Amino acid sequence: MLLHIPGVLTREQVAWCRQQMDAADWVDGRVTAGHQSAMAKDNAQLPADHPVAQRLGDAILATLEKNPLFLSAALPLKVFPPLFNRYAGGQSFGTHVDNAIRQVPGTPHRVRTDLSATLFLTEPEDYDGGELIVEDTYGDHQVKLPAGDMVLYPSTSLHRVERVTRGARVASFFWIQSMVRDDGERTLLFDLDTTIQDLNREAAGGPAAVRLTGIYHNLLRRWAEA
Ligand SMILES: O=C(O)CCC(=O)C(=O)O
Ligand SMILES: [Fe+2]
Repeated sequence: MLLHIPGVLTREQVAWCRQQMDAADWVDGRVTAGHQSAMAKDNAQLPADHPVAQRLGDAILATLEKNPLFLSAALPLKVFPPLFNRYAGGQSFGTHVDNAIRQVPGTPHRVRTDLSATLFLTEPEDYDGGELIVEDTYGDHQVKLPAGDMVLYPSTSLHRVERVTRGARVASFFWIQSMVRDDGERTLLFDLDTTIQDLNREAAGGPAAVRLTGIYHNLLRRWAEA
């Protein structure tokens, strides 16, 4: 499932992030790329241990912990500390698939990448190109969102970022290990949760909503690792 999560950060939070990022020193993005993706990748990144990356990453994780749409769709078990990238002057990231396992720098912890996320930090009118293209069995999906909005997509997908031909595209990107590894099972749970919420709006606490909530939890119990 490819999902648009609006308003992860407010305008003020985006401005706060951009102020600090724009003043920081950036490095070649190939530092965190795997063997294949290093050949396709041409962008800049904040070093993972840069104080700005750590401060902003913590702020993003703190808002995501309270975002009901993210929690329902991702069912997160672990979130990789957010990284930050920038594409300008014709830079792009060719078609690749993200590494399946990522070690959190400076720790023994590993994250299995079930879901990939891009949180946009530049308004779309401020740059040309830079669309994130995610391929799935239905074709190519083109994603270019307002600053503060995020897209979540299965890490199994081939994806790329188109050349940025005007301005600069700044974003945060990271990965999630979900309690439910399988995208099909996770999507069913998300659809069921959304339907139960709709039902609760129409007939709160009715017996059918209670039974469906029971089914949701029994499926989660069957499929989740915690
Ligand atoms: O910049 C993006 O939206 C995606 C970056 C990406 O695909 C990656 O770093 O693996
Ligand atoms: Fe990627």
